Amino acid sequence: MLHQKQLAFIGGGAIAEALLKGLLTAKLVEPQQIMVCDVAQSRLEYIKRTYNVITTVNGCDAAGQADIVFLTVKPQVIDDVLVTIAPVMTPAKVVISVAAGITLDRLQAKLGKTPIIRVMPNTPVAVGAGVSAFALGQNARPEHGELASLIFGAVGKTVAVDEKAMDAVTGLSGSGPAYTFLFIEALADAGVRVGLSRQTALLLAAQTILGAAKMVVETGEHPAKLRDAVTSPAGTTIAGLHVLEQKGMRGAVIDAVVAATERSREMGQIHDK
Ligand SMILES: NC(=O)C1=CN([C@@H]2O[C@H](COP(=O)(O)OP(=O)(O)OC[C@H]3O[C@@H](n4cnc5c(N)ncnc54)[C@H](O)[C@@H]3O)[C@@H](O)[C@H]2O)C=CC1
Ligand SMILES: O=C(O)[C@@H]1CCC=N1
Repeated sequence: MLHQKQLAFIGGGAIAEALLKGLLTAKLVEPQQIMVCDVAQSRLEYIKRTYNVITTVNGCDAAGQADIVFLTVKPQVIDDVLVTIAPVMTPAKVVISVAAGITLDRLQAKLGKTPIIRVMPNTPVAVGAGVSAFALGQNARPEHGELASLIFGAVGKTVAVDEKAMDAVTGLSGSGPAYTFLFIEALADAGVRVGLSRQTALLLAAQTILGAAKMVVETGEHPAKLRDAVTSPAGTTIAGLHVLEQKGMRGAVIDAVVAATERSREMGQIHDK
């Protein structure tokens, strides 16, 4: 389906790199099918050197040559980018926006009849373990849903959602890798505190998170049941869990996701024109 299609990333930052790395590793596309546009020349040099893709500073050229245009700039500059690419957009192309908080209506207003897919991926797409939620715009057809499943399914799991769920998705899985990296870092620090080497502590921490997540995904069991199986009566685990509950870990995580969700909503509103 992507054979001979040209992909353009408008914005060559963190999420664009994660996506193109994942797509190249999955061999869904060849480097010559990808064009990355960025305003920062040094960033383009790095991307070209690392992935051998085509690069340009001209967003209009990139969008004009592409079949699939990824909007991978910050929400704060999305309106400028839409103005730049609008003249070269046609209904035969498709726009995939990953910008947090930016609604399909807002994108559609600038892009006319071009089909649009709004997606919220996360950075583990770089290693084929992402999760991406998507919603289709009013001009998108079922094949655009299939396209989203193909592209983002090549680099992780996908789920179709109502657009109104997108801010919540952003707060949970979009931002979620950062919370998890923080937890891994904290676990590793804890390991060092109780006498492990940094290297051993980090390996134990990361693999423990990976293994626990894999158990949830592969068994389909409720995490509480899996937790109970670790927690021996009067043992070590309940001693540790007791402290985490006392310190309000569950409440802190819920508050974090609520704050990120609200920030996503806010970013969508602040810049509405
Ligand atoms: N980083 C992440 O984990 C995720 C980010 N997103 C969304 O992806 C978008 C980009 O985020 P990041 O990659 O984290 O930001 P970033 O700051 O790493 O990348 C943005 C890039 O856009 C470039 N840029 C700025 N103005 C431009 C213009 N007019 N034309 C072309 N390039 C331009 C910047 O030089 C920069 O390299 C945001 O809208 C964010 O909400 C979505 C899901 C996850
Ligand atoms: O921090 C952000 O705004 C972006 C959106 C989701 C992950 N990173």
